[in-house]
Amino acid sequence: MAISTVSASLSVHRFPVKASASMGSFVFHISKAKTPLTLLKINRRSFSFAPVTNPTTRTPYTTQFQVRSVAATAEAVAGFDEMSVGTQRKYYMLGGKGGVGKTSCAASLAVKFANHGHPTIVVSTDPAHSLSDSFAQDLTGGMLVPVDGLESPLFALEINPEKAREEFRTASQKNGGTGVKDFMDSMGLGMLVDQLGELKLGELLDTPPPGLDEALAISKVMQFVEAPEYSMFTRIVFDTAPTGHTLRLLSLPDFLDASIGKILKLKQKLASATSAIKSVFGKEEKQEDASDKLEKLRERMKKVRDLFRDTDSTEFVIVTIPTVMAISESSRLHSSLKKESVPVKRLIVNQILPPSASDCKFCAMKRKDQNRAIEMIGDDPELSGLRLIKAPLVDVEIRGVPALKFMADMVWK
Ligand SMILES: Nc1ncnc2c1ncn2[C@@H]1O[C@H](COP(=O)(O)OP(=O)(O)OP(=O)(O)O)[C@@H](O)[C@H]1O
Repeated sequence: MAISTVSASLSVHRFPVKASASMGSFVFHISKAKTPLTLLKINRRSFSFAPVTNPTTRTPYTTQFQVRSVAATAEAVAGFDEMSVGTQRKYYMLGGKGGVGKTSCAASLAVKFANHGHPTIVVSTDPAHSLSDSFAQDLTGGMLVPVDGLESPLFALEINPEKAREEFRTASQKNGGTGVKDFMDSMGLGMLVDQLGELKLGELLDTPPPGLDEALAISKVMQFVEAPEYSMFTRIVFDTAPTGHTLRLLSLPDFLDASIGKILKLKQKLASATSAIKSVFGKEEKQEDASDKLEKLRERMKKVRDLFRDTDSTEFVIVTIPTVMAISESSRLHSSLKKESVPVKRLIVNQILPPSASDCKFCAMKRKDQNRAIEMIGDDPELSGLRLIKAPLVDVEIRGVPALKFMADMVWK
């Protein structure tokens, strides 16, 4: 797909400068040329520029220039058509190491889906939200907010995982949690209290395990989008929290299963003890049992994990950058996702330095370093089978809908 190095001449005079021009998927770096050059037309085999006229003499500049290719800014391998086909609802989760560009990739994918006629929701469950920054619009508040600047419907939602956890904690305390311990304690059932203590039931409800925040946030989104009034949305894009959270989130149902298994065994003992006490003191105890609360929680977590595993409707896209550390982490992430049966097909390598005709020493070193990291992907058994999407480092901040559209056209082809 990449055009190899080509040369051409054009009427230009004096002032050798460096310039670059872009159109479609290609960025051309022009050396020994005048600027500005207007790129008129380009396809795989040909290109043309409008010569720039000398403003004083009104004659075209003349000189030779060279157009060096540039490998497509992103090779046309993302398979966006496949991602976009059909009106059955699909979920895309974008995840990876912190700071690699998950939000920018998620936001640009959502923009592209919307522009291709899919009513879309883009959701952030990362506690350090950056969707608002990415769209340059206030999207906070935990509600669906329409994104300005698009013709088709695109809504954004920033869920605050800490708030979700707080809601859960309050509910669990009301409905049992440490309340169960207090209740049993007050009834003099020390033995059972000790057993409960050993199970760390109270702690589990008071200090939820890592990953729970995000899982609760995703579960909240699922409840949201399953409501009939949101059935029109055919694409849901998640900007997820960095790797560690995602992995812990996926292991939560097993963790809860283990806790709940033990707790259920105690539940019967608790129930008979409670009814014995009720019959003595005539006291009504209508509190929802903590184990019921945990059961419900486990159900919700299971639903989230099932969604992650559903090959028909879900895909997890790994985002990385061309550094050995980031690629190694992506490899481990893919390995863990595979173990959890999460479907992964695509790997985005973001922030690749675009080729340049005249590298400074720093850029040349950096490019060499990046190439070494990119080569690792081909040799990595976890990553080599994925569709590789290369996205260039651009020289402006990707912020606002026009910039996201630009990024979408480079990445999602
Ligand atoms: N291809 C790119 N070219 C230039 N800048 C980029 C590119 N991709 C991302 N950025 C910039 O890098 C910064 C981090 O990007 P982004 O917020 O998308 O990463 P993230 O992985 O979501 O971060 P976090 O883990 O902190 O949520 C932003 O300032 C963004 O504009």
